[in-house]
Amino acid sequence: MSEAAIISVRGVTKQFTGGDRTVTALEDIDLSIERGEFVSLLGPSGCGKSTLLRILADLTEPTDGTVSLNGKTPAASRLDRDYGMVFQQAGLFEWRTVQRNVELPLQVAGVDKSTRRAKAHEMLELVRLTDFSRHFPWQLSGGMQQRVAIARALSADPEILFMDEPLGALDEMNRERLQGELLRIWSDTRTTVVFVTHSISEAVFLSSRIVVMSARPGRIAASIDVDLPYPRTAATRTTDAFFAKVTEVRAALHGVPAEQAAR
Ligand SMILES: Nc1ncnc2c1ncn2[C@@H]1O[C@H](COP(=O)(O)OP(=O)(O)OP(=O)(O)O)[C@@H](O)[C@H]1O
Repeated sequence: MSEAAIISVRGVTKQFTGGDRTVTALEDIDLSIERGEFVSLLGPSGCGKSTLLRILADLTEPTDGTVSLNGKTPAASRLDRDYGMVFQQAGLFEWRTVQRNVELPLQVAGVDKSTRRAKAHEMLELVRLTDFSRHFPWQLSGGMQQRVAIARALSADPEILFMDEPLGALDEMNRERLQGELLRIWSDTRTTVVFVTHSISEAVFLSSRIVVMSARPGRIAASIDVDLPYPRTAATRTTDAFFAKVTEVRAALHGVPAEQAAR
Protein backbone atom coordinates (compact mmCIF):
# COMPACT_ATOMS: atom_id res chain seq x y z
CA MET A 1 0.00 0.00 0.00
CA SER A 2 1.28 3.41 -0.88
CA GLU A 3 1.76 6.00 1.87
CA ALA A 4 0.04 8.55 -0.33
CA ALA A 5 -3.24 6.61 -0.43
CA ILE A 6 -6.19 8.72 0.64
CA ILE A 7 -8.41 5.62 0.60
CA SER A 8 -7.18 2.27 1.78
CA VAL A 9 -9.27 -0.90 1.91
CA ARG A 10 -7.73 -4.02 3.46
CA GLY A 11 -9.23 -7.50 3.44
CA VAL A 12 -12.82 -6.25 3.30
CA THR A 13 -15.53 -8.88 3.24
CA LYS A 14 -19.22 -8.14 3.49
CA GLN A 15 -21.93 -10.70 4.14
CA PHE A 16 -25.65 -10.08 4.38
CA THR A 17 -27.63 -12.51 6.47
CA GLY A 18 -31.40 -12.82 6.29
CA GLY A 19 -33.17 -15.79 7.84
CA ASP A 20 -31.05 -18.87 7.17
CA ARG A 21 -29.42 -17.37 4.05
CA THR A 22 -26.07 -15.63 3.94
CA VAL A 23 -25.00 -13.69 0.85
CA THR A 24 -21.32 -12.87 0.49
CA ALA A 25 -21.44 -9.57 -1.41
CA LEU A 26 -17.72 -8.76 -1.18
CA GLU A 27 -14.79 -11.04 -0.50
CA ASP A 28 -11.31 -10.01 0.57
CA ILE A 29 -11.16 -6.65 -1.17
CA ASP A 30 -7.83 -4.79 -1.12
CA LEU A 31 -7.78 -1.37 -2.75
CA SER A 32 -5.66 1.75 -2.45
CA ILE A 33 -6.64 5.04 -4.07
CA GLU A 34 -4.23 7.93 -4.34
CA ARG A 35 -5.16 11.54 -3.77
CA GLY A 36 -6.55 13.13 -6.95
CA GLU A 37 -7.39 9.89 -8.77
CA PHE A 38 -10.68 9.40 -10.59
CA VAL A 39 -11.41 5.72 -9.99
CA SER A 40 -14.43 3.90 -11.39
CA LEU A 41 -15.75 0.69 -9.89
CA LEU A 42 -17.09 -1.30 -12.82
CA GLY A 43 -18.75 -4.69 -12.81
CA PRO A 44 -21.87 -6.71 -13.50
CA SER A 45 -25.06 -6.11 -11.58
CA GLY A 46 -24.87 -7.48 -8.07
CA CYS A 47 -21.05 -7.67 -7.88
CA GLY A 48 -21.00 -5.41 -4.84
CA LYS A 49 -20.00 -2.02 -6.30
CA SER A 50 -22.61 -0.11 -4.31
CA THR A 51 -21.89 -2.14 -1.19
CA LEU A 52 -18.20 -1.25 -1.42
CA LEU A 53 -19.03 2.44 -1.90
CA ARG A 54 -21.48 2.31 1.01
CA ILE A 55 -18.78 0.81 3.22
CA LEU A 56 -16.39 3.60 2.23
CA ALA A 57 -19.07 6.21 2.99
CA ASP A 58 -19.92 4.74 6.40
CA LEU A 59 -23.43 3.75 5.31
CA THR A 60 -22.78 0.11 6.20
CA GLU A 61 -19.98 -1.75 7.98
CA PRO A 62 -17.77 -4.51 6.63
CA THR A 63 -18.13 -7.97 8.16
CA ASP A 64 -14.36 -8.22 8.12
CA GLY A 65 -11.41 -6.03 7.16
CA THR A 66 -10.58 -2.36 7.57
CA VAL A 67 -11.09 0.89 5.69
CA SER A 68 -9.13 4.07 6.12
CA LEU A 69 -10.08 7.44 4.62
CA ASN A 70 -7.59 10.23 5.04
CA GLY A 71 -5.98 8.09 7.75
CA LYS A 72 -9.25 7.79 9.70
CA THR A 73 -12.18 5.41 10.01
CA PRO A 74 -15.09 6.19 7.66
CA ALA A 75 -17.15 7.27 10.69
CA ALA A 76 -14.52 9.81 11.79
CA SER A 77 -14.09 10.93 8.21
CA ARG A 78 -17.84 11.51 7.87
CA LEU A 79 -17.86 13.69 10.99
CA ASP A 80 -14.96 15.72 9.54
CA ARG A 81 -16.90 16.09 6.25
CA ASP A 82 -13.98 14.62 4.31
CA TYR A 83 -16.32 13.32 1.62
CA GLY A 84 -19.49 14.16 -0.24
CA MET A 85 -21.85 11.72 -1.92
CA VAL A 86 -24.03 11.75 -5.05
CA PHE A 87 -26.56 9.01 -5.87
CA GLN A 88 -28.50 8.03 -8.99
CA GLN A 89 -31.45 10.11 -7.82
CA ALA A 90 -30.54 13.70 -7.01
CA GLY A 91 -32.49 13.54 -3.74
CA LEU A 92 -33.08 17.28 -3.55
CA PHE A 93 -35.53 18.82 -1.10
CA GLU A 94 -38.49 19.91 -3.21
CA TRP A 95 -39.49 22.76 -0.92
CA ARG A 96 -36.06 24.36 -0.89
CA THR A 97 -34.69 26.44 -3.73
CA VAL A 98 -31.59 25.31 -5.61
CA GLN A 99 -29.50 27.77 -3.58
CA ARG A 100 -30.90 26.50 -0.29
CA ASN A 101 -30.39 22.88 -1.30
CA VAL A 102 -26.73 23.56 -1.96
CA GLU A 103 -26.42 25.41 1.35
CA LEU A 104 -27.90 22.56 3.34
CA PRO A 105 -24.71 20.68 4.36
CA LEU A 106 -23.19 23.98 5.48
CA GLN A 107 -26.32 24.88 7.43
CA VAL A 108 -26.22 21.49 9.17
CA ALA A 109 -22.54 22.16 9.98
CA GLY A 110 -23.54 25.48 11.62
CA VAL A 111 -21.86 27.72 9.04
CA ASP A 112 -23.17 31.28 9.22
CA LYS A 113 -25.64 32.53 6.66
CA SER A 114 -23.46 34.89 4.64
CA THR A 115 -20.60 32.39 4.37
CA ARG A 116 -22.93 29.64 3.20
CA ARG A 117 -24.64 31.96 0.72
CA ALA A 118 -21.26 32.84 -0.77
CA LYS A 119 -20.15 29.22 -0.86
CA ALA A 120 -23.39 28.07 -2.49
CA HIS A 121 -23.00 30.79 -5.10
CA GLU A 122 -19.44 29.62 -5.82
CA MET A 123 -20.64 26.00 -6.16
CA LEU A 124 -23.48 27.01 -8.49
CA GLU A 125 -20.93 28.83 -10.62
CA LEU A 126 -18.86 25.64 -10.68
CA VAL A 127 -21.81 23.63 -12.03
CA ARG A 128 -22.98 26.58 -14.19
CA LEU A 129 -26.38 27.00 -12.59
CA THR A 130 -26.24 30.49 -11.07
CA ASP A 131 -29.23 31.57 -13.17
CA PHE A 132 -31.32 28.88 -11.51
CA SER A 133 -30.45 29.56 -7.87
CA ARG A 134 -34.00 30.64 -7.03
CA HIS A 135 -35.69 27.83 -8.89
CA PHE A 136 -37.15 24.81 -7.18
CA PRO A 137 -35.95 21.29 -8.09
CA TRP A 138 -39.18 20.42 -9.97
CA GLN A 139 -38.46 23.31 -12.36
CA LEU A 140 -35.19 21.69 -13.49
CA SER A 141 -34.35 18.87 -15.90
CA GLY A 142 -32.89 15.62 -14.54
CA GLY A 143 -29.40 16.63 -15.63
CA MET A 144 -29.69 20.02 -13.92
CA GLN A 145 -30.92 18.35 -10.75
CA GLN A 146 -27.84 16.12 -10.75
CA ARG A 147 -25.63 19.20 -11.14
CA VAL A 148 -27.31 20.68 -8.06
CA ALA A 149 -26.65 17.40 -6.22
CA ILE A 150 -22.97 17.63 -7.24
CA ALA A 151 -22.81 21.27 -6.09
CA ARG A 152 -24.38 20.28 -2.78
CA ALA A 153 -21.96 17.37 -2.30
CA LEU A 154 -19.00 19.70 -2.96
CA SER A 155 -20.23 22.63 -0.86
CA ALA A 156 -18.27 21.65 2.23
CA ASP A 157 -15.04 21.31 0.17
CA PRO A 158 -14.69 17.55 0.67
CA GLU A 159 -11.44 15.87 -0.33
CA ILE A 160 -13.33 12.86 -1.68
CA LEU A 161 -16.47 12.55 -3.78
CA PHE A 162 -18.35 9.21 -3.80
CA MET A 163 -20.70 8.82 -6.75
CA ASP A 164 -23.08 5.87 -7.17
CA GLU A 165 -24.29 5.77 -10.81
CA PRO A 166 -24.99 9.51 -10.70
CA LEU A 167 -25.73 9.69 -14.42
CA GLY A 168 -27.60 6.38 -14.66
CA ALA A 169 -31.06 7.95 -14.90
CA LEU A 170 -30.17 10.38 -17.71
CA ASP A 171 -30.69 9.97 -21.43
CA GLU A 172 -27.57 9.29 -23.52
CA MET A 173 -27.06 12.88 -24.74
CA ASN A 174 -27.40 14.42 -21.30
CA ARG A 175 -25.26 11.70 -19.87
CA GLU A 176 -22.37 12.47 -22.20
CA ARG A 177 -22.72 16.20 -21.56
CA LEU A 178 -22.66 15.66 -17.81
CA GLN A 179 -19.61 13.39 -18.13
CA GLY A 180 -17.76 16.30 -19.71
CA GLU A 181 -18.98 18.66 -16.97
CA LEU A 182 -17.90 16.23 -14.31
CA LEU A 183 -14.37 16.05 -15.69
CA ARG A 184 -14.17 19.85 -15.75
CA ILE A 185 -15.36 20.00 -12.12
CA TRP A 186 -12.87 17.30 -11.12
CA SER A 187 -10.07 19.19 -12.79
CA ASP A 188 -11.13 22.47 -11.12
CA THR A 189 -11.45 21.00 -7.63
CA ARG A 190 -8.85 18.18 -7.73
CA THR A 191 -11.22 16.11 -5.57
CA THR A 192 -10.54 12.38 -5.40
CA VAL A 193 -13.52 10.67 -7.06
CA VAL A 194 -14.80 7.11 -6.61
CA PHE A 195 -17.47 6.48 -9.22
CA VAL A 196 -19.73 3.43 -9.59
CA THR A 197 -20.98 2.57 -13.06
CA HIS A 198 -22.15 -0.30 -15.27
CA SER A 199 -21.03 1.48 -18.41
CA ILE A 200 -17.66 0.57 -19.92
CA SER A 201 -17.51 3.65 -22.16
CA GLU A 202 -18.46 5.97 -19.31
CA ALA A 203 -15.76 4.45 -17.10
CA VAL A 204 -13.13 4.79 -19.85
CA PHE A 205 -14.09 8.37 -20.68
CA LEU A 206 -14.00 9.58 -17.08
CA SER A 207 -11.47 7.58 -15.16
CA SER A 208 -7.79 7.74 -14.54
CA ARG A 209 -8.15 4.12 -13.35
CA ILE A 210 -10.84 1.47 -13.58
CA VAL A 211 -11.25 -1.20 -10.93
CA VAL A 212 -13.05 -4.14 -12.54
CA MET A 213 -15.06 -6.32 -10.17
CA SER A 214 -16.15 -9.90 -10.75
CA ALA A 215 -19.62 -11.30 -10.07
CA ARG A 216 -20.65 -12.55 -6.66
CA PRO A 217 -18.89 -12.81 -4.39
CA GLY A 218 -17.50 -9.46 -5.52
CA ARG A 219 -13.75 -9.49 -5.90
CA ILE A 220 -11.35 -7.20 -7.70
CA ALA A 221 -10.62 -8.79 -11.07
CA ALA A 222 -8.37 -6.09 -12.54
CA SER A 223 -7.11 -2.56 -12.06
CA ILE A 224 -6.65 -0.81 -15.39
CA ASP A 225 -4.93 2.55 -15.80
CA VAL A 226 -6.64 4.75 -18.38
CA ASP A 227 -3.74 6.65 -19.88
CA LEU A 228 -5.78 8.77 -22.31
CA PRO A 229 -4.70 12.38 -21.83
CA TYR A 230 -6.90 14.96 -20.07
CA PRO A 231 -8.71 17.17 -20.88
CA ARG A 232 -10.94 14.61 -22.61
CA THR A 233 -13.51 15.90 -25.05
CA ALA A 234 -16.17 14.56 -27.39
CA ALA A 235 -13.31 13.91 -29.87
CA THR A 236 -11.64 11.59 -27.33
CA ARG A 237 -14.54 9.17 -27.78
CA THR A 238 -13.69 8.67 -31.43
CA THR A 239 -9.98 7.91 -31.06
CA ASP A 240 -8.37 4.52 -31.62
CA ALA A 241 -6.86 4.74 -28.13
CA PHE A 242 -10.36 5.12 -26.65
CA PHE A 243 -11.68 2.08 -28.54
CA ALA A 244 -8.61 0.05 -27.59
CA LYS A 245 -9.17 0.86 -23.91
CA VAL A 246 -12.87 -0.02 -24.14
CA THR A 247 -11.85 -3.39 -25.65
CA GLU A 248 -9.28 -3.99 -22.91
CA VAL A 249 -11.79 -3.20 -20.16
CA ARG A 250 -14.51 -5.30 -21.79
CA ALA A 251 -12.10 -8.26 -21.95
CA ALA A 252 -11.24 -7.82 -18.27
CA LEU A 253 -14.95 -7.76 -17.42
CA HIS A 254 -15.38 -11.05 -19.23
CA GLY A 255 -12.29 -12.44 -17.57
CA VAL A 256 -10.18 -12.63 -20.72
CA PRO A 257 -6.78 -10.96 -21.06
CA ALA A 258 -6.89 -8.20 -23.68
CA GLU A 259 -4.30 -9.84 -26.00
CA GLN A 260 -6.48 -12.94 -26.29
CA ALA A 261 -9.66 -10.92 -26.82
CA ALA A 262 -8.05 -9.15 -29.77
CA ARG A 263 -7.26 -12.45 -31.53
N1 LIG B 1 -29.14 -4.81 2.47
C1 LIG B 1 -28.95 -5.96 1.82
N2 LIG B 1 -29.44 -7.12 2.29
C2 LIG B 1 -29.20 -8.29 1.65
N3 LIG B 1 -28.48 -8.39 0.51
C3 LIG B 1 -27.96 -7.27 0.02
C4 LIG B 1 -28.17 -5.99 0.61
N4 LIG B 1 -27.52 -5.05 -0.12
C5 LIG B 1 -26.94 -5.71 -1.15
N5 LIG B 1 -27.21 -7.03 -1.07
C6 LIG B 1 -26.74 -8.07 -2.00
O1 LIG B 1 -25.34 -7.92 -2.15
C7 LIG B 1 -24.94 -8.09 -3.51
C8 LIG B 1 -24.23 -6.86 -4.02
O2 LIG B 1 -25.17 -5.79 -4.12
P1 LIG B 1 -24.75 -4.34 -4.66
O3 LIG B 1 -25.99 -3.51 -4.68
O4 LIG B 1 -23.60 -3.85 -3.89
O5 LIG B 1 -24.28 -4.69 -6.14
P2 LIG B 1 -23.99 -3.70 -7.35
O6 LIG B 1 -22.80 -4.25 -8.04
O7 LIG B 1 -23.93 -2.30 -6.89
O8 LIG B 1 -25.29 -3.96 -8.23
P3 LIG B 1 -26.04 -2.98 -9.25
O9 LIG B 1 -25.04 -2.66 -10.30
O10 LIG B 1 -27.17 -3.82 -9.76
O11 LIG B 1 -26.49 -1.79 -8.49
C9 LIG B 1 -26.22 -8.41 -4.27
O12 LIG B 1 -26.35 -9.80 -4.40
C10 LIG B 1 -27.32 -7.87 -3.39
O13 LIG B 1 -28.50 -8.60 -3.56
